[in-house]
Amino acid sequence: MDNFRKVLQTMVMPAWWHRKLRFAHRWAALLFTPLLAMILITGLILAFEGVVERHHSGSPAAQPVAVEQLEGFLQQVDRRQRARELALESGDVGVLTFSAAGQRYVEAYDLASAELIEERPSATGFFRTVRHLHKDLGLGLDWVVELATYALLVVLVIGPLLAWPYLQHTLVSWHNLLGWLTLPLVLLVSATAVLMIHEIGTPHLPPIDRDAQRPSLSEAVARAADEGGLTHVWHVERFEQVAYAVEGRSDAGPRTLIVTPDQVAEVGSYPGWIANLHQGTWAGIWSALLNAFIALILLALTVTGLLSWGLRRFRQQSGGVDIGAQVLIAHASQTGTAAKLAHESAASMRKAGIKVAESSLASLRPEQLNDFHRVLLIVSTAGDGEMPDAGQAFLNSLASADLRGCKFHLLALGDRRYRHFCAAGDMLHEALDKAGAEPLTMLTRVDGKPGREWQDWLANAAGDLGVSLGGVPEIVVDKQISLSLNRRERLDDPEDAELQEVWSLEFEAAEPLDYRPGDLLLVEPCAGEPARPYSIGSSPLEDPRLIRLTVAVTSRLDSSGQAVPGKCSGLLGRELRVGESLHAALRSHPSFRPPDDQRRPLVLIAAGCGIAPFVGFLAERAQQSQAGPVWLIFGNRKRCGDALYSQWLEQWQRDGVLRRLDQAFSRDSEDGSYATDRIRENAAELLRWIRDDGALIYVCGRRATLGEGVMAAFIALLVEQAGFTQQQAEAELEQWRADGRLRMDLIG
Ligand SMILES: Cc1cc2nc3c(=O)[nH]c(=O)nc-3n(C[C@H](O)[C@H](O)[C@H](O)COP(=O)(O)O)c2cc1C
Repeated sequence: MDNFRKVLQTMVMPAWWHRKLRFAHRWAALLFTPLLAMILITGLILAFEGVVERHHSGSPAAQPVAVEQLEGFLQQVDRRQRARELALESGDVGVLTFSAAGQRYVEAYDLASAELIEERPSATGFFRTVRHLHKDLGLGLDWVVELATYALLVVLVIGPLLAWPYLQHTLVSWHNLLGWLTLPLVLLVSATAVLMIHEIGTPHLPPIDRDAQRPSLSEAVARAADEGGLTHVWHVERFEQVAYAVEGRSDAGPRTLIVTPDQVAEVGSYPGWIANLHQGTWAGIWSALLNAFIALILLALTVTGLLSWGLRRFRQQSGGVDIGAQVLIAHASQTGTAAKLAHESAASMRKAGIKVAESSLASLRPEQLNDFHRVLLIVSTAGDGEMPDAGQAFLNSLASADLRGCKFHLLALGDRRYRHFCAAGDMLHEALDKAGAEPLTMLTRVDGKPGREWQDWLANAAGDLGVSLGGVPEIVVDKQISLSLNRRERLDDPEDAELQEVWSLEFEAAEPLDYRPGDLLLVEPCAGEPARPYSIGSSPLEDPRLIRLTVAVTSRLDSSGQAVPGKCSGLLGRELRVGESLHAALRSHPSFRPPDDQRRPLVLIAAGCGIAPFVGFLAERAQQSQAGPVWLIFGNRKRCGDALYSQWLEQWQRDGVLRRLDQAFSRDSEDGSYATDRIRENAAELLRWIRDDGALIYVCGRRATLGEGVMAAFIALLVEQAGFTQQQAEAELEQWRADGRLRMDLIG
């Protein structure tokens, strides 16, 4: 289906055309929005004119009245010759609309006796003003209205060519869907307006000399009889100040005559079927209501179009993406390498004079890619062939994106020692391709440390822009360090076989280190094995040579079916002896560091070994004089046996570093709850911390259990406490993640 869509898209419209048309659609709509709003609102009001008039009037007469009788009648009721319209109603009633001194009034008379039956309320004056606004803005500027009509037609015709209707709960999808579904209806009023401008489908009227003496309504009837052979009359109406449309019949059948000061001419109908279609007067009240409905649809299209454009601009600006830039460099990184490469790439390009915007995929929506001349993407692969968390939502939303016209270069980071080498890069490449984006170079895959491949890739991308970077600098992603093990302490109860073996390790570096809690220590268990990242749970503020890790010893079955410890966790938890040294690499992890502003409240949510970085967060806050409050929600199996770091946490509580501590122990018979249950129970208070106090939320643990559970709990919290719908809550969480208010470091 997707391939079919793509083939169809490119066959129907090349990217170049698509860009031009999108530009025309957007700017024609934006430029004419105030005018169109005025025309549409007045059109909506005018659609009700027929309804209002009909409300006050009786049913139309079944038979026309003879000309002689009408002449006699008019002589009595319109002595001052001010009548501009005559309509006949059943029960021998003649309804006259008079205009005098700019005012209009309506009177119903008995046709036989010429006695006044009633004066009728008339909104004619109001509708006349509205009609003026509709036709020429009340300023005689009919050419401006004509221009806006053309713009509307252009916008309506181009719109459906730009995007396929997709059922998705976003403003722009509703806009697209509405535009598609209602196209025939909205064309009905806009195309008829253009036809009217060109007098196509309107009756061919004789020339009308507006300066000539105006005949009275009764003279018009007399001339229609004398010169046009009319014997009976249904309806007479003045137009263009001096002319009348007289509907009636002659011996030969029904006729419509136009009486001007100079002549009497026959027309097929008045005001013509195109005008009837435009004005909604072709099927009484139903066509009037249809017109009102169409006007509402057009207004809804204007508002949704305008809002989605405005929101997009706002997001782009608040998301920090410089929309004036030529090139966007975006990344999805799990442990910081792709982010660092993206940053270095941007710096190199800026040096060469290219205007560059930088962003994580977490803060981007696919459509934003269309705003740049070129897009450079750098993504790593995490877990077991997965897209890093920061790129997951972006990847998902590509399925319904239209990126024709977008041109990109993609660099995929990975490691061949994993089963699915560069799988995330492959997935992204395929999804971009399906969305219509055009790869300018083959997907470049990097195995292990990025070096030459990245430099060549970047030089190539710059060359494509006609710029030479003059040598891309070498990049040092990880700092190689040598550590010696100072202390190792078992955190769980070794007697309890249900618990996971967890150790706290403290290393001392040979020199002071530059890092923050939440950064990663990459440990290679042996040559040829990929390095495992461990979150650092200490702070240089405690001691700049200290590195603290929390390590769970995993186990796997060897070839003979025996349980053996995981290579890396076994090395750290069991083999390495105190005093022995370890060579490792230090990698910064900017997206999971504590905020620079120490006063900012924090909500830390962890399960099991996920507490590892948070010990460092708390240790850092304990050293800061103006530290803001911290709330830790921690889940594990048993209070008695694996309440990790419990004594430290109690001490931090006593010192006021940890303002709140809520724990959950799933295998305790008296508890049996999870960290996510604590979120649900404290929903109102949590929302206060997050919304009122601006707390940042950090989540660390397993994706499938804690990660998904926390997301579900926060969605429920927003639905129940803040009145969001499910979809709004999901969008809000996505926004929190994009803004960095919700940060997750999860393992598969
Ligand atoms: C936990 C973990 C899982 C990984 N899984 C894969 C994988 O499935 N396939 C792959 O090609 N590379 C995998 N890698 C390697 C990373 O993609 C590679 O180290 C990359 O340079 C990291 O970039 P980042 O720091 O921007 O996330 C994995 C690395 C880690 C630490």
